Amino acid sequence: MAVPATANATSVLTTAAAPVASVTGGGPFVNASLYVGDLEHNVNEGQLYDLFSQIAQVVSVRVCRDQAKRSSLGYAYVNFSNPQDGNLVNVDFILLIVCTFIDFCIIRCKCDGGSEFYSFEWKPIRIMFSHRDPSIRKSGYANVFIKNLDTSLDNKALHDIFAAFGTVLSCKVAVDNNGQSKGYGFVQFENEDAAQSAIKRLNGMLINDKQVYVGLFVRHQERIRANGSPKFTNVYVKNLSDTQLMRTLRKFLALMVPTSAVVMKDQNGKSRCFGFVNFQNPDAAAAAAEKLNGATINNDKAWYVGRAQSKAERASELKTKFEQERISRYEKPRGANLYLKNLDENIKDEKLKELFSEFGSITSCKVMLDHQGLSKGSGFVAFSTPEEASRALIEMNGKMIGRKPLYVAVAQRKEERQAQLQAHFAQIRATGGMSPLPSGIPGYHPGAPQQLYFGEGTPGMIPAQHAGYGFQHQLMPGVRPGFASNFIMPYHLQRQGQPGPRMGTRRGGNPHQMRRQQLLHRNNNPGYMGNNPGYMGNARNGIDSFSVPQGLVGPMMPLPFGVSGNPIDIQQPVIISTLASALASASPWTRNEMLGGHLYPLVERLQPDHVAKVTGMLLEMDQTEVLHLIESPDALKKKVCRWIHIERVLWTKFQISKRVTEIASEITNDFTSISPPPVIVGVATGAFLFLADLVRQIQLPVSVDFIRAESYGSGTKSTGAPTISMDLKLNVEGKHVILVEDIVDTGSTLSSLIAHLKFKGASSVSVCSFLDKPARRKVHFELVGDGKYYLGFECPDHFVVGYGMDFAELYRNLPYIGVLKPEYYKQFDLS
Ligand SMILES: O=P(O)(O)OC[C@H]1O[C@H](OP(=O)(O)OP(=O)(O)O)[C@H](O)[C@@H]1O
Ligand SMILES: Nc1nc2[nH]cnc2c(=O)[nH]1
Repeated sequence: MAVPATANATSVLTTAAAPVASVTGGGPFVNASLYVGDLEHNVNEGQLYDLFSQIAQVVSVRVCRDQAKRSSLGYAYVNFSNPQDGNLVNVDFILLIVCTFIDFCIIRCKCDGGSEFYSFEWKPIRIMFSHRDPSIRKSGYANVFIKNLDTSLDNKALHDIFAAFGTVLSCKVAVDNNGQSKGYGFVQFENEDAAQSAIKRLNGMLINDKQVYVGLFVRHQERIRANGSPKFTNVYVKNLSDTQLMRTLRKFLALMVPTSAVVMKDQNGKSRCFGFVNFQNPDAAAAAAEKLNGATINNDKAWYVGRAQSKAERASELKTKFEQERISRYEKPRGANLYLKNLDENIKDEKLKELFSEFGSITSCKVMLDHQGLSKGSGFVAFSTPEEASRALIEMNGKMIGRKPLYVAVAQRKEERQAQLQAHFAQIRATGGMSPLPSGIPGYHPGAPQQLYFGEGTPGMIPAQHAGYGFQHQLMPGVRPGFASNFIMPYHLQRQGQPGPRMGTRRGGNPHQMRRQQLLHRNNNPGYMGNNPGYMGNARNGIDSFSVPQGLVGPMMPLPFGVSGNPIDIQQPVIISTLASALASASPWTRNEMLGGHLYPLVERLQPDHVAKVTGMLLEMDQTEVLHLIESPDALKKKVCRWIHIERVLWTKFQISKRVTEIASEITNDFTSISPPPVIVGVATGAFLFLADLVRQIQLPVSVDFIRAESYGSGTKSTGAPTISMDLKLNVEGKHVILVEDIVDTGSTLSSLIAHLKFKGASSVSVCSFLDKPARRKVHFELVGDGKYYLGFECPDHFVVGYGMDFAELYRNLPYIGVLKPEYYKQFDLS
């Protein structure tokens, strides 16, 4: 059966309707998170926010980054407003749209040289619903591989074809650096049945006259395993002692007749103890590996003899092996693996085993070491059952081992932990309050005091404290005994007896909080920037909470108490260098919390209605930028105001940039053989950004000038016939003019300007406007001579700002184009 690319999609769809509804898995869809992969490494949170905000309200975006270098790992999570908050009634539907459309949209910003020169190219990204368990994404579950694809088929076409068999979680045609299809692709379904049915129906079919192979995706390693070891002729030999030079090597390999053999040496000619032996035929190479691998000579270290691999191959194999080991560490029976921290450096594997063996049968036990073989102070102990692990956790958590109190938690995979915490945090941001930690987080006990805030982020959740065996807080800097803090809510939200939002508890607090209050009043030891209302800026004490960041303080923060234990001048601004160094010693999660704690009350002063959302957005910025905002009220004010005035973004800077590139190339093509080259006339002020972006991409020797015509003043309504308040510097007589505008609205500005240029003798007048709002056209304009009309986008009937366009001279510098909230221009409305 031939399956032509577009027609086939429809015919397949009719035979097996795409189960759109199944996206929700049959029930209400509560996971409002997307996984976004295959991102270029310079794509950042802001760009993703811009992109996804076009679809629905984004609560947070997190680009996953390398912990040390902070470079992007090429994937991110985008959290949308939860349907339960009432903002989005039908999030699953919206996400379906995102998955279907944005999957085929493209983000790649490529640096072409100097950092200021960016051009934007387009490349597909991978989008799917975020799975709690990221291994689903990686495991190849319900993942179909398609080979011999016609190279004209793109992601969308592939999606259309395969969506007929079930919900497609992700779909991708492999492309080379130039965006050309490599002729194969992958489709990951929601379930195996869909994958099997696609394979059954499509394998061997013709798509665009090419017979495709469609089969279950098999990982590279498994393929190798299934096909047996690959043939090889080059053998790698390791563990050659200094004395075993060429001669010995040749002697041992003589039987197999190598064509060449080499022992690698350093600059001084000293053996590096490994070498390569090449054979003419693969059988001899295999025989050499089989015979000599593990051989020992003169009681030296056993030789390793095996297939020589390229560096990349080896690296990839090691990576896979490491990843598998890592996964298997966590795939011990759920809850049976414990994570340990704050381990005394002198404790080694054996000692650890001894310490924990009384609680059950230990299946593995490891102290993590650095590259010098020294303890990193952390480790894992796995038991054969979760019950044993739980016993050990209760007994050992907080116990003094050597010189330090031990920290014990149920181990969690990093991705799982991050995804859960992130979703939780996003929820808090979205609702502006506290939400319970998701159930299922190991060690979390609803209702029990949580103390996440005080530990550094760990691969496990900190368990609730067992009475009598609690973590020995008095031993930890900055931690008070006897209570645990709410880990996430900026402190002032937990304060008592004052106006403003309060989360989670009634006035007076729950018994736990009251007890905490009492403890705080009694104890004024230095070391805890506690929740003593007397010291916090609030409505009652008249202290300006804006100048006194009141967020929670991280584990190592020096606290605003004098040596006597009395509070020091609390008007003192936050000491950024101190905060910065506390951040440096914190985990990413704690870091976010610390910054959030400081930022939240500051943002609240500026934007009480959207405090959670705005704080969340700010927290996605680079840490240094966030620190700058905490330190500088002016900068924060500017930043916050920039965001809150915009109702929604219509075109992101990527979309703008892409369109500008397209228009510039149209103009280049149209004017290449026209003489003299055109004069590009920007209509000041609005066109300044568009003009600057455009001319830099026009590949012709153009001249540039400006003209100004004013009709809007500081309002949103045209005041009628525009006046030319600044004329051209250049003489345009006999020249081809391209008038560059940011927006055509009623058309009166353009029609006046065209008439003016015609009067000045331009031989042609073209118009290049980034936006056109046809719904508001009042005055018709005509181009001059062979003039052409170039347009970026048609604009809906809203007053828009950004990318050069202003309201009362503000917002021109927004990199995107958005709709200004009416309340920000209402009072100026001249109508
Ligand atoms: O089609 P119209 O109804 O005439 O409106 C379009 C004009 O309005 C804006 O300019 P504005 O007068 O606001 O000045 P600006 O360029 O300084 O922003 C815009 O830059 C256009 O020039
Ligand atoms: N900033 C701005 N200027 C305009 N001039 C005409 N229409 C508009 C608009 O929508 N926004």
